[in-house]
Amino acid sequence: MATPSDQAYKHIIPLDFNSVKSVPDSFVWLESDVIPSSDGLSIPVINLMDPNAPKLITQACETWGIFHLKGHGIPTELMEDVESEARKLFDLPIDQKLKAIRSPDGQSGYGTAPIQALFSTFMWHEGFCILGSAIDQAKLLWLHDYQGFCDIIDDYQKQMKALAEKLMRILFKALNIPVEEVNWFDDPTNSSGCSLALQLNSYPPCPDPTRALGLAPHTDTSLVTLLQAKTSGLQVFKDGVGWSAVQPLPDPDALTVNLGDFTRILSNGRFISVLHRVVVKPIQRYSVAYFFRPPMDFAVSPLLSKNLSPVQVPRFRSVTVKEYSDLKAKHLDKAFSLIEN
Ligand SMILES: O=C(O)CCC(=O)C(=O)O
Ligand SMILES: [Fe+2]
Repeated sequence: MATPSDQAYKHIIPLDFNSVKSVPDSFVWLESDVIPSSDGLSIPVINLMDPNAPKLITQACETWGIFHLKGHGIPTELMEDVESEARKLFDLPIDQKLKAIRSPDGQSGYGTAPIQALFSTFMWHEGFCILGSAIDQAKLLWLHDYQGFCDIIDDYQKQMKALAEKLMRILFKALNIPVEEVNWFDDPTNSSGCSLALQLNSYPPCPDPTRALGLAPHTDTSLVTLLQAKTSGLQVFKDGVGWSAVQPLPDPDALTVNLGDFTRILSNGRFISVLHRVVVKPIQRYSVAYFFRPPMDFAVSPLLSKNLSPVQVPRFRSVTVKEYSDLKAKHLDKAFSLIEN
């Protein structure tokens, strides 16, 4: 078994950001990797209580692949609690965080971003990934005092799952896919095995933000990602515009919703899986990303194949969630070209 001193952990153990006064060479990116090409874009702001929300969400998914969401019913207090738990976790001394380091072949625990393995330059980021229950990892971090963390994470995951299903129902309807073909919806115990993940992200204060990058460009390996972040840093790429900053809304309950690759495949390319990256600041930034994905053995294909009309040509071949996730872990943005017809 690998131990944290092995070479295998080189891309997994984050820097002890408290210990550096300047950006180390191995963390230096090009200015074009960081600076946006245009001023902040105004992505759509949608209130889920609005009777027009389904139409607005469908349009936003066709033109942007990302939008701000209000009126979703997740209690503001729960959102604040999750952020404060994230802060508590990342504030721990590095030696304590390393007790829950994720293993080179695993996903859950403390470490660099999963996409770090595909880049030789390091990102100014530390993360903590939770798959299902947080208890095993939390016990490693806080020997006794872990229950509060786990309860908040559990509650948040449950509410995020229900919200993600609500949004996906709207998109399935827009695509004319009968929801009965999606038998892993409405399963409170998740016995059908949706591969859900909660990723806590920390971008420590950076002494030279124009040379460092928080998260390299990527699309999410999800159907939909629900993101909460109070401060700016997220940038999205839009054809014809380039990279633009997404400004968070001032509302304490606002979430940012972005579509992932599985929705692009399902919609036969009609909905956008938005390319995004994160830049850093002289101040600390946190974000919490909830990734909603089908079960690993679920076959994703354009309109689940049987709903394609005779004139519709499938742009992608059918792939299981597991097969696509493996392709993505190896090839990142080139994964699409490997499943394109
Ligand atoms: O921190 C953010 O704003 C985005 C995080 C993100 O893209 C991710 O976790 O996949
Ligand atoms: Fe992302």
